[in-house]
Amino acid sequence: MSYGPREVLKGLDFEVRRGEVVALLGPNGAGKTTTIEILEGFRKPSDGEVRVLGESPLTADEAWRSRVGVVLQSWRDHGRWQVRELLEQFGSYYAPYATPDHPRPYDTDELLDRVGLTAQASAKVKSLSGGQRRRLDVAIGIVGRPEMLFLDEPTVGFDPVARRDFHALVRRLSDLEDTTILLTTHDLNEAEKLADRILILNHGRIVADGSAASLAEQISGTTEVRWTHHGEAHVHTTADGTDFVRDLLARHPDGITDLEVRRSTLEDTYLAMVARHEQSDEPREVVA
Ligand SMILES: Nc1ncnc2c1ncn2[C@@H]1O[C@H](COP(=O)(O)OP(=O)(O)OP(=O)(O)O)[C@@H](O)[C@H]1O
Repeated sequence: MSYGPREVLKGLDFEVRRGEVVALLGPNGAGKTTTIEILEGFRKPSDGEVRVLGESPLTADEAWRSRVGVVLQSWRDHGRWQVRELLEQFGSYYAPYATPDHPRPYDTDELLDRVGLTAQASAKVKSLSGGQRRRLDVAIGIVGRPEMLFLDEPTVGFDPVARRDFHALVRRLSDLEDTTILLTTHDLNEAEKLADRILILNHGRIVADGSAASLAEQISGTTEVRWTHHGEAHVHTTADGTDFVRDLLARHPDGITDLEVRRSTLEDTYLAMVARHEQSDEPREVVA
């Protein structure tokens, strides 16, 4: 994908399986939104092939669109509508595409409850707080009970309770409704909690692809062990924390204190990956 002469996505190639929750991570400007917009059919790629639910998003019809849910990074309109009214209006567009095994749209009361907007059902959209507005964006994204859901930074502005509720909602959509979900986020904890698989994008290339645990093992591959012995603090980084601790305890039978074993987090992995690929713009081996 190029914007004018500038190539912003370079040889991007990935597949997402049905029911998978995939988090697209990467620094500002890495190309996450561009990727999502191409998959949604809102942006025409300069080259290459894209299939979503078996069809090209650019030429797919409304029946295809009824199976896809979208939460954009931001939008600003519909301020005078009431929350319930707006959801019912959007929901009505999906009704013609309902089937006996896939009723659409979502029941409005159930949806309001799921996104935590029951108390705001009669409020005007313009009177909602930023976080409530974002919840409404999520509700609009899922009102048609999509099979494929795109979420671009869905939890920006969420308070901790809203965030926890949103995570439960995503798990529910994935586990109970088999919804395939592709989301972008800058919250690495969120990615670690939600995603079956993580794609890290940097300068328009995929630089890592795998579960949070497998990426942590393969990229940093380290466990940090801290302890105190005779009042002196020590720290050691090792590939195998269990073996190291076993030896450590055997070597110091008189006892060590303050033992702490910390495995690499997704944040360590992410920072290591991005730093590694920050040096050059050339393609490198993808860690998978
Ligand atoms: N409409 C546009 N015209 C020209 N360049 C654009 C356009 N949209 C995005 N870009 C450029 O493409 C690159 C990728 O942008 P994109 O918005 O996809 O990144 P992102 O990973 O989603 O970033 P963020 O985390 O900040 O949302 C950036 O360098 C950006 O400046």
